[in-house]
Amino acid sequence: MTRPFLTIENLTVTHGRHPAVHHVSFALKPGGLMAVVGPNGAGKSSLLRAIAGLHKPAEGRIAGFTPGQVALLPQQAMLDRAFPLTCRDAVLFGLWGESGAFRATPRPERVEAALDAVGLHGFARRPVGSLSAGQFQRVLFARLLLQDAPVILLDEPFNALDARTASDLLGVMRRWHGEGRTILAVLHDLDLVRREFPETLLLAREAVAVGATETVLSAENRLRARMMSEAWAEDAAPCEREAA
Ligand SMILES: Nc1ncnc2c1ncn2[C@@H]1O[C@H](COP(=O)(O)OP(=O)(O)OP(=O)(O)O)[C@@H](O)[C@H]1O
Repeated sequence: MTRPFLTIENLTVTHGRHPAVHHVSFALKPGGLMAVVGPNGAGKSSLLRAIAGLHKPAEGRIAGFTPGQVALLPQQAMLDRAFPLTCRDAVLFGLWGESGAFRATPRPERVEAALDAVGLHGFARRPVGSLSAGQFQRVLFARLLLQDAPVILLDEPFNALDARTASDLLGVMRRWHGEGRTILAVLHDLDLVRREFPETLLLAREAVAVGATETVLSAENRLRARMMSEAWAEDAAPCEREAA
């Protein structure tokens, strides 16, 4: 039997006292391609940030890779583009976590090659603040290319993009999958999920269902996810299962 690369066991992630992700378990085999779907506020970004090591879980276990083997594409809405960075700096920033300020800077050709690969030839010196949302998303994909991680986490990678940009970046994701990387991506477009993702996790703080996409996205499961999300009260006890 293949050992799962990414293993999430009984994971609970909290913000203050509120569990955003509640006792979630699933595994994704090496080279797996899984979508994470669910209503707004279902805990999808919190899950990805915990797997990326940016948010310490309150409970549970995340295993199967070392911190340097995971790369995260954050939601654009969470990023401050007013910061005075060139595209080159923004791409290089992806390597910061590996060894901080004193790591050897990769040769400029590597950064330019990553920008070329996402259709941004000649953009290295452009300030990120001058880019359109679609161009900035391409920069974030170039950053992931440079990180070259075996586990890739994508938070709404194709949101608010025109058809051409979405299709180009989907092509990049397919290449990563073809190279055997393990990919976990948060998405709202269920047609895209059905077309591109063999496996899906349906999240509503708890895992409503996980497994083969067609089964997970049944009308019954989607209704359960909506009801769980609507039933959530901000003043609920920190852990419903333990309180029960
Ligand atoms: N930094 C934070 N501080 C306090 N609460 C937070 C924080 N980030 C998220 N939350 C709360 O945690 C819950 C899950 O948020 P999260 O962003 O993970 O959901 P999501 O499924 O990614 O939502 P969306 O689809 O809207 O992006 C929400 O109730 C949200 O208000």
